[in-house]
Amino acid sequence: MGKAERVTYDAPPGHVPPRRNIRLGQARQQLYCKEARVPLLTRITGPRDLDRLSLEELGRLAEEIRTFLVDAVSKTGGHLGPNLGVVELTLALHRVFDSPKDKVLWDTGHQSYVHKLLTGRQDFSKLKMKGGLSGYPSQAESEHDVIENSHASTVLGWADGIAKANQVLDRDDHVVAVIGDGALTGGMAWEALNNIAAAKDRPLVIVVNDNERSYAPTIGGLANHLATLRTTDGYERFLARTKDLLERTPVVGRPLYDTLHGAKKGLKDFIAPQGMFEDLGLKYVGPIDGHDLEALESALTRAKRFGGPVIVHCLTEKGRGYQPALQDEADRFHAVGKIHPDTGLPISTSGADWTSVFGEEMLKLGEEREDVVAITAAMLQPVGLDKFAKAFPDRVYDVGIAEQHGAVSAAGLAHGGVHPVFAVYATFLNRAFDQVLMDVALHKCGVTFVLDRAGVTGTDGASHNGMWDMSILQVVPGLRLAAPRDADQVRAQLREAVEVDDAPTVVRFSKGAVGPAVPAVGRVGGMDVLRAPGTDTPDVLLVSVGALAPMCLEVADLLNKQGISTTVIDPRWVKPVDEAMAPLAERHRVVVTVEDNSRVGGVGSTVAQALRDAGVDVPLRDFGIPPRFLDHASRAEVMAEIGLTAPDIARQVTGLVAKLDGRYERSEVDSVEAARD
Ligand SMILES: Cc1ncc(C[n+]2csc(CCOP(=O)(O)OP(=O)(O)O)c2C)c(N)n1
Ligand SMILES: CC(=O)[C@@H](O)[C@H](O)COP(=O)(O)O
Ligand SMILES: [Mg+2]
Repeated sequence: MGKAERVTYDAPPGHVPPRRNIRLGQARQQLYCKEARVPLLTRITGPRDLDRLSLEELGRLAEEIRTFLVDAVSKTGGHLGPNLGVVELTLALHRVFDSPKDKVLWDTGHQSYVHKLLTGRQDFSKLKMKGGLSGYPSQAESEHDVIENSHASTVLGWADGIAKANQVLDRDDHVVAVIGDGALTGGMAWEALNNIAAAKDRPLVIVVNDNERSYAPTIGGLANHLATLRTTDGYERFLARTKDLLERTPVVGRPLYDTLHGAKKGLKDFIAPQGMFEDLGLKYVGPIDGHDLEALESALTRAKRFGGPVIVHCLTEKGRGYQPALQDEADRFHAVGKIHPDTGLPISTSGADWTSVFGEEMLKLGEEREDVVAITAAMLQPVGLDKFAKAFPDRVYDVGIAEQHGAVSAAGLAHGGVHPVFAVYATFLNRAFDQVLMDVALHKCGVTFVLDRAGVTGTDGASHNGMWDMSILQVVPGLRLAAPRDADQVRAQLREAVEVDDAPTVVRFSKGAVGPAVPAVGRVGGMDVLRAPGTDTPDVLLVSVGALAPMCLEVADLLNKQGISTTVIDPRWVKPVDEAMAPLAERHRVVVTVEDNSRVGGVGSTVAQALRDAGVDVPLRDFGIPPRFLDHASRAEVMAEIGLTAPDIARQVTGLVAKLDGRYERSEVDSVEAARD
């Protein structure tokens, strides 16, 4: 985007540009612009630039933004559908509220591209790429951004906390939290609502961005309630029509309108049952057409003035304005790769990916075993359960964005005599740790968790890397954890997992294309030998975890060239540590573990503990993800950044072996050691 042209106005004499054109419905004072006609969007360098736009210009700007989104995101990939659905909503929010003084908060944050465009960030050429814009809000990018975590259902908690801080510090700043209908199915949202509703005098605006979808149509009782609100002839529309009529009625009109406007809950319930929200003690405004700027600004302005917690229920359309998205029944282009902007068709199709290997094997399992059922947390297709769901619609449960409930419900299902397979992204299982520990494991329930997107995912930023599961799950008594190295092992280990009916089992694999088959050349205990050392006195035992097997074989080749003999094994089940590990380690001079998980508490430290417990004091070096949040970049760029590449590991192991031989330069080994944390 070119630099915004300086805009000059010859306004009518005495005209004062409004702080904010609150009532778009009023006759607007048309400003006279003399600048060359440049795209409106390039003239927006911050939210306050919106105040000077007429309703007609705002409409044009909305169109420009949609064109920009399709053009930019089709080149980079990203969350196209969600952002097309919040164009007018974001414009209205930034015209009514004064960010960054007022906090505009986004749940999950995948729908914040328009917010970024309006807050000085219009270079989307490197969206979600190293050095480019994050796909979510980022405090490092802008003072207008707050929540970065991209994990759903947390915005109301944040808003509750910030509103409390405003009250304690006597600030008159506003807090407005945007939460999707999907995110509203998360338990944390209701924990927050319970607290928010209790403070009648604490201003807080909640905008429900209701597009009736997570990826797929949103499920559950809440979705049904929102549908009731959507379909009832809105109280607001009733009042607007009545006001219009009564204002034209002489004498009694106005007083009657005022009575109606102050009508108690009874009238509202009669016209548009508010139910749940009002029963919670929350003022409810809506439903509002989320693409009608005037209606939005009117409702948001009233909500802003309310002086207590208020919900503005906005009806929006995911993928609005872009036919290919609107026609996408699966998820309205929730998250797309690179696509042809005209057709929406993918530019590149990847080969078989881990997810589809799991999905196909799950379908076969479903055919063979009637007791196998599936659970998803609002991500049926992304986790590969769509085929299973099509074949066995009564044996798949979409619990909404409710991973904790998913895990507890799985315990109940197992207790009830079936074997649930809960497929979920690794990072999203974090929030269900206690349920895995205290509901599934404590009660020895046979539940299988399939963790997709395990390890470094990269482009979705710090919170989406599946880098903690093999650490946090190590402490769960009885839990068995598998990290398949290729497609054959996904199939085999999934089958082994569902055979366990008295403990939780976990099968975790990476994002994207599945690597080449890595055959075993031998077996030690329950572990596969991937590379024999070629000598009886090998130097290095390299423990390769999961999808990193091809890279570990490359490390062995590089070490071999240094005259360092290496045994490469794949433990397959990394928890519990195989009993054959200690005796095998004892036959080597150094043990090296390599995992796509945090180094802290990961497989490496667990193997080290097993060796200590067995009295085997062979030195061990563990390679994994350092305990820090990783900025967004491609998986390969992140892996290189953290030294999880074959050359990096081989160089460090060579240094370690040289140290063992007493043939080392202190500086070289120190630099090696320092580089690891
Ligand atoms: C805890 C958690 N689980 C799952 C996801 C994956 N996810 C990202 S967006 C999304 C759907 C959100 O739906 P909604 O809140 O309605 O927002 P919309 O995309 O419709 O605007 C899901 C399930 C997530 N980000 N966080
Ligand atoms: C925002 C969110 O959590 C998901 O939409 C996520 O971005 C999808 O990730 P994948 O692209 O790996 O399916
Ligand atoms: Mg939604």
